[in-house]
This record gives sequence, structure tokens and C-alpha cells, in this order.
Amino acid sequence: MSDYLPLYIDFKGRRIVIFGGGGVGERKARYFSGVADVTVVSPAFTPALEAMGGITRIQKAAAREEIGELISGAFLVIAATGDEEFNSAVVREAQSAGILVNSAHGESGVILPSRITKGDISVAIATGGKSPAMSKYLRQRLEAALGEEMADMVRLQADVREVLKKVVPEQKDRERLLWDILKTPAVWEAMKTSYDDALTLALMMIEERRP
Ligand SMILES: C[C@@]1(CC(=O)O)c2cc3[nH]c(cc4nc(cc5[nH]c(cc(n2)[C@H]1CCC(=O)O)[C@@](C)(CC(=O)O)[C@@H]5CCC(=O)O)C(CC(=O)O)=C4CCC(=O)O)c(CCC(=O)O)c3CC(=O)O
Ligand SMILES: NC(=O)C1=CN([C@@H]2O[C@H](COP(=O)(O)OP(=O)(O)OC[C@H]3O[C@@H](n4cnc5c(N)ncnc54)[C@H](O)[C@@H]3O)[C@@H](O)[C@H]2O)C=CC1
Repeated sequence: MSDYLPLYIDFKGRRIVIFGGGGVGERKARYFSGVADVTVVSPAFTPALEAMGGITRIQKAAAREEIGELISGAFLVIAATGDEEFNSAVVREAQSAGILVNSAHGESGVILPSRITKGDISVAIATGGKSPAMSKYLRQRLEAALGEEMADMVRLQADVREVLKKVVPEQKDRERLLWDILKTPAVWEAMKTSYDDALTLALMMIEERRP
């Protein structure tokens, strides 16, 4: 079993510096783009990185002496060049500056997981670095199994929770009612055709069953 534990962090606006603009740098940039403030440093970029909006590109091969300056103010640094020794230098610099660092060559204390998102649902998968291919394989399997109705149920539960907080004073009762809804096949069935029908059914259940 791995010592790595998953954690969800709000990356909005956080500075991320990625070294290496190849396929791996591209994947890592895509993971954070649109949320964090991403900078990629590399002498060359893949076409997708070249076209990626909302990121900063610094086109050069970073020298070792520059690493410290380039990573200053970063929340997370990613070493994804094809040069293993350079990546190790990035890991050392970041660690001594107290900055989180991920390395494409493994073992840096931070793993980027495979990720599935469906509406507000987010699933992270990793194998403690043992088998990245297996993480990807599992992601593909789970992605196919996770239907739209799961994301819709998150929305319904959130809507119902708002109502429950107003009309059911005891937390234990609210919990029981939320689970009653989850365990009612008719609610899932209604969700397939209409969110509003499913919500109406759930609210009727609450009226009938609340203390
Ligand atoms: C430790 C880790 C560090 C990190 O990068 O965070 C790491 C390290 C390394 N990966 C390598 C290879 C591959 N990586 C992938 C794919 C992914 N790798 C990702 C994460 C991680 N990779 C972290 C551990 C995650 C875990 O615990 O499971 C994913 C999940 C997330 C992402 O990178 O975005 C993403 C899938 C995204 C998706 O699609 O869902 C594939 C699959 C493929 O491309 O088909 C291959 C080839 C097949 C294979 O080797 O398995 C090599 C060897 C290079 C060599 O052989 O020289 C190293 C270095 C080493 O092992 O030393
Ligand atoms: N962690 C992971 O998921 C995986 C890791 N790898 C490893 O990751 C490394 C990178 O893989 P790819 O992106 O496919 O390689 P790549 O060779 O396509 O890209 C590496 C990029 O780094 C740039 N670079 C080299 N020296 C640099 C420097 N000093 N400063 C800034 N940029 C520099 C290169 O110009 C190139 O654009 C490989 O060494 C491979 O072993 C490979 C597959 C998956």
C-alpha cells in the first residue's frame, strides 16, 4: 500500500511552473489550465501547447542557475523535461525552497493522478507510482461506468439538502432522508428522462417521511 494520500486543493489562480514542453508537459499543463496560473518553460512546445490559451510560455532551455528564479512564487513546480538530471535539479531546488514538486521521472513527493470529472464529481486514481498505465486503464473503465445520472444526483442532493436544512431540524433525520432518496430506484429512473420529475418525487418523499 502506498504512502500517498489524495487531497483536493483549490488551485484557482495559483502559480504553477512546468519545465518541458513535450507530451508530458502538455498533459500536465492541460490538467491545470483554466484554473491555475500556468507557465511552461521549454525551448520547444508541442502544437497543442503552442495553441493552448490562458497559459504563459517562456521559450528557452532553462539553465540550472535560473531554476530558483523561475520557480519563485510558485505553489507547485513540475519537472517534465526529457533530461532526467535537470529534472532532479528542479526537484532539489523546489524542495529546498519549500515548494511542492512533481517529477515526470517519479519519486518527488507529489503525484498527479488520473482524473475523471462528471459535473461536480471528481475521481482521482493513482497507484503510488507503481503503474501509471493501470491508472489510465482504470480511468477509462470507470469513465465509461459513470453515467450522467450520477452528476444529476449530486445536483438533486444539493437542492434537497437546501430544503431539508430549512424544514428538518435534526441532522440525523436529514441524513436518513437523503439516503432514502439515494436508495429509491424510482428517483434514479425519473432522472433518466427529467431532472425536474426526479426532484418532485424526492420532495414528495420528504413530505411523506419527515418527522
Ligand atoms: C509517478 C508518476 C509521477 C507523475 O508524473 O505524477 C508517473 C511517472 C512515470 N510515468 C511513466 C510512464 C507513463 N505514464 C503514463 C500516464 C500517466 N502518468 C501519470 C502519472 C504518473 N506518472 C505518476 C504516478 C501515477 C500513479 O501512481 O499511477 C498519469 C496518471 C497522470 C498524468 O501524468 O497526467 C498519466 C495517465 C493520465 C490518464 O490518461 O489518465 C503512461 C500511460 C500511457 O501513456 O499510456 C506511461 C507509459 C506506461 C507506463 O509506464 O505505465 C514513467 C516511465 C517513463 C519510462 O518508462 O521511462 C514514469 C517515471 C517512473 O516511473 O519512474
Ligand atoms: N510522468 C509521466 O507520466 C511520463 C513520464 N515520461 C518521462 O518524462 C519525460 C518527458 O517526456 P516527453 O514529454 O514525452 O518528452 P519530450 O522529449 O517530448 O519533451 C521534453 C521537453 O523538454 C524540453 N527540455 C529539455 N531540456 C529542457 C530545459 N533545460 N528546460 C526546459 N525544457 C527543456 C525539450 O525541449 C522537450 O520539449 C521523458 O524523459 C520520459 O521518460 C514519459 C511518459 C510518461
